Amino acid sequence: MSDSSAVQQRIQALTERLHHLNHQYYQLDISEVSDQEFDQLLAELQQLETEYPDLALPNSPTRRVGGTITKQFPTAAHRFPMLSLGNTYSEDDLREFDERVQRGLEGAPYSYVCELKIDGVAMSLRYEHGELTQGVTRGDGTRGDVVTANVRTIRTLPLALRAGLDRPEDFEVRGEVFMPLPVFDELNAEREQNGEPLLANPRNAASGTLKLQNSTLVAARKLRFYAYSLLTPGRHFPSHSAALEALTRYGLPVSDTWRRCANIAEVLDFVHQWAKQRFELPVATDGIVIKVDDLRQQDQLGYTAKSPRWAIAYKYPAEAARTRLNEVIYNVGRTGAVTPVAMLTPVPLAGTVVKRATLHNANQIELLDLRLGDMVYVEKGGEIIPKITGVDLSARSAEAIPIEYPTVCPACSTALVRPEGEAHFRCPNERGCPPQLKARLEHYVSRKALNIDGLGAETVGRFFDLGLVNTPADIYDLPARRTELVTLERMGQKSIDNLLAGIEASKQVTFPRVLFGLGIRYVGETVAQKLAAHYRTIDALMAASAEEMAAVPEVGGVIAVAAAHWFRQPENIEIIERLRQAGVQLAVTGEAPVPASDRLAGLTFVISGVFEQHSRDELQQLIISNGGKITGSISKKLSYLVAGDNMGPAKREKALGFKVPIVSETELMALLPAPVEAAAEGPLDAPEPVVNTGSQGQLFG
Ligand SMILES: NC(=O)c1ccc[n+]([C@@H]2O[C@H](COP(=O)([O-])OP(=O)(O)OC[C@H]3O[C@@H](n4cnc5c(N)ncnc54)[C@H](O)[C@@H]3O)[C@@H](O)[C@H]2O)c1
Ligand SMILES: [Zn+2]
Repeated sequence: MSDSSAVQQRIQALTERLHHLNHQYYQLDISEVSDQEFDQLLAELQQLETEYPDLALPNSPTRRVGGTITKQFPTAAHRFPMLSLGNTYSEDDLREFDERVQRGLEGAPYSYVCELKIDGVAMSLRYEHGELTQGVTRGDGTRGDVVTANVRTIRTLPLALRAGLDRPEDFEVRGEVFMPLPVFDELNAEREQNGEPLLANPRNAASGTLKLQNSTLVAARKLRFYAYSLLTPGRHFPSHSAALEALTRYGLPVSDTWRRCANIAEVLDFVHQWAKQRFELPVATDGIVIKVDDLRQQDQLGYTAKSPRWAIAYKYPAEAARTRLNEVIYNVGRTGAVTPVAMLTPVPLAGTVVKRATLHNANQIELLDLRLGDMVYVEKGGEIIPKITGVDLSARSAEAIPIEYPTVCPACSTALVRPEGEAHFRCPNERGCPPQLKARLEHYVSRKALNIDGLGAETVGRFFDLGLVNTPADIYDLPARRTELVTLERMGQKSIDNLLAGIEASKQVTFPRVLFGLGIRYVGETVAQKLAAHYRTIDALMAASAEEMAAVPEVGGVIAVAAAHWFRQPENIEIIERLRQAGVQLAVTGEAPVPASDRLAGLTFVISGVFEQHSRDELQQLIISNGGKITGSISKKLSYLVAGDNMGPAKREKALGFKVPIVSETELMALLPAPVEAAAEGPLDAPEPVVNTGSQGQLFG
């Protein structure tokens, strides 16, 4: 490229594309392209800017970290900027990095520390006098989102540290917040069951989780943390390795996979060793981070605008394979969502044989312009479910058949619908579509719902195929049909006894699990618990309007509309009546919780914004336990608007318009009876804080 206006255009195009991808990635947790493709675009831009420094744009993505703050949390400035890392996919580049280090240190001896690069979200933690006081995301590198309440839910993270002779009084720990693979798999399985879109990879899942406003939900997601650096204003340690050892002594979780390497040859050995072994870890990794060990030498080498000169990330190329797309089949899920699945000629990839790949939804087929018979690239990078990332167009035959997305349900031929704003087509035939009915039965008997012994997904599926059961209510008619069951193949007396005992026992399963088991769209375990706790009986729940339900903590408008609609369908009302006849639990048993006081009886509250001392959930609980009510919208009947930081101006105006008093968190607390527990906890500055040993020094020990 010699013509400078062509170069200028390319720089412009790359800059815009990279800004867009950064926005998608950091703000929306969406990866439109693989990391490797992103890094190639960035490297191309870097190269052009080096050759034509005059043409570089002032806000180039090569010069600053890609993220920003989210505007949903209070923000805090970083004491030490949180930078990115230079990265490479080539071993030659690692040798060049080593040569640059050698030159920079002018012949002095040096060594490295190698660490696994865990694919999660960077986090800065502040410990003062041994206590965790703040957690801040990287944000734009200068300021980040304060997500302390969410970080505090990470169970292996000590809230108070072991006393240590050399422990600084005020220091910062940096590390990676991540979602372990088993947790990620479980979360996606649950989302699939609830008819929600799947999360692409554990990094996106961790990042999305940290952005949740409700830390109770964050706690349920079981995030983890590994520390990889310790920063103090003064120089506390001679080397990075000494700092890692100190972190371990203080009780912080440090992955014990790091090694000191005497030279670049040992670094390359480490890189090779983990190329395959990393797949055995219960955590997603995308490379190795190599750091000069001596901290004085780090200072000597310094920083570029975006990253340290004393460190580099080696990234493993995403494992990809090329194979043929033979067929696309369409699965119909419990909620009617139609998911295309690509059937491939089996091909080995990253330790397994891949035969199918997800196509997520219709958009993706269009985006890739897929044809049957195409040679496609399949990747299994951070993603657990393999996905098709591209088409080898040079290998496309003239006969390749364009994929026509079905317009009717592959199972029941009902015309598909695609609700606005949704990625999935849906079969609306809730009552008659066989795979939906079958999946609802499987859901009803599943472990987290009614957990019926002797009636697993397979058996209930078989019963469905035989016409023995159609809805959950039919399960309770099975005992009366014992003679019929005996005639079935593979159904001995013993397994029938077992089955009938399981059905009987399921009548003791608590109401929240029954509610979850009904398989109402969006009503997952947590929502079912909240609804059951709030309404206590199915009759009260069925009588509630969508608007009322939406005001229950954690039940948003979308969920409420779906649930209210479900309870209005005659066939569902009939199912519930039959379950009631059978003796299934349709109410919370035991006493209603005793309110802490009735101070707030007759008052209604709207809570909005971010709070300092309590999570929003805690405030809701406090109000409810003192007799108050939470509602969703501001009207002239509202008693108080409880306002935190970052509350939208529209809410404030509306409240002012209706003359609804606006109170702060502190003012709300003043309305409540004084807490009694503070005195019982003993002096606040107890000499030896509680030690949380976590599982430091071990991967998932
Ligand atoms: N696919 C896309 O659309 C897209 C878009 C934007 C960014 N990205 C990816 O994100 C990268 C940029 O992200 P980045 O700036 O966070 O850089 P990076 O992910 O390449 O490296 C820096 C990060 O590594 C993490 N890390 C993990 N283990 C570490 C350890 N032991 N020591 C130090 N850091 C460790 C930290 O979170 C740190 O912030 C790009 O190179 C690209 O791969 C992808
Ligand atoms: Zn159908």
